[in-house]
Amino acid sequence: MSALLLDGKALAAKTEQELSARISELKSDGKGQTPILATILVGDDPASATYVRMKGNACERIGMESVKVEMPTETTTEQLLAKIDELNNNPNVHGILLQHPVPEQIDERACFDAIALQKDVDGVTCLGFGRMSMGEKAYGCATPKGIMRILEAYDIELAGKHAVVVGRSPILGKPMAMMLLGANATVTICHSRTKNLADHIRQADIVVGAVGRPEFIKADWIKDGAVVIDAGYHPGGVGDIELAPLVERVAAYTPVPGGVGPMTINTLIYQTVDSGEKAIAGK
Ligand SMILES: Nc1nc(=O)c2c([nH]1)NC[C@@H]1CN(c3ccc(C(=O)N[C@@H](CCC(=O)O)C(=O)O)cc3)C=[N+]21
Repeated sequence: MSALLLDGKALAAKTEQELSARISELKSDGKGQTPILATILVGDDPASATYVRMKGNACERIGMESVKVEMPTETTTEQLLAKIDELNNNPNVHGILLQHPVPEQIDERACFDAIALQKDVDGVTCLGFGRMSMGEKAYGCATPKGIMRILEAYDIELAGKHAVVVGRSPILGKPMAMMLLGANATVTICHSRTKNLADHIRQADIVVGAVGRPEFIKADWIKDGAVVIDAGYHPGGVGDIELAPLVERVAAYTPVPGGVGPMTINTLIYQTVDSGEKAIAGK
């Protein structure tokens, strides 16, 4: 039996139609005002520039405005904090995305945490993470929240299932683990210091690859019938998981590309529309 393909690209496209309609409605009864996403790109890493452009394009497709802030590689923490402060205080901006990674001299955590909670549509602040972990309202971190949305759309059962998250980064593995816990999964978090990684992964009903190394997780570590989520994105269209041998024997999987990536961007714009509706229409 062949596995269910968790089609993030199709789900994102379908959701964009709903978001377009919500934007039109806001435009008609919000005095023409539309939500605005501010994206901040520091430095000239070409891959980061591409991702930020894709985020701006997604805004455009749904009729939402975005403002692109570009800052030079030698930007200081103070300069970036001042820019974030300016965007926090701009009532026309409803969401702020600070593209990760920033150049090494910048205190990225301080800058993430400077983003106002109500504009943290990418879900990167400690406050947002803490609230989400405690089951309080907060925008979810875009990639793990995108994964939760795809699991939900395909009715993948999580309660009581053993989820193994491989990776513990601040904007992927760690919030992913808390979201799965919030959905009543039993969660194991593995990382670079984990011993017997393969043995942990063999226990998983749901595996999330979030290590950032191409095909690091081998197909034969994954049991038959598992749900496989690959949050990796590497040149050549490969993820963190060796997917090809799995498609015949797992229950479901996200393809690379076309799985988690499009849902990450979709979640960012979805949460920006939510934030815009709150600010403009008082919803
Ligand atoms: N503050 C912050 N938030 C992020 O969410 C964030 C970030 N920084 N830094 C970098 C990572 C990476 N990321 C991706 C988004 C979309 C695709 C995506 O749509 N990929 C396409 C393929 C794109 C291609 O063709 O290269 C796909 O998987 O189908 C990939 C990666 C967001 N990130």
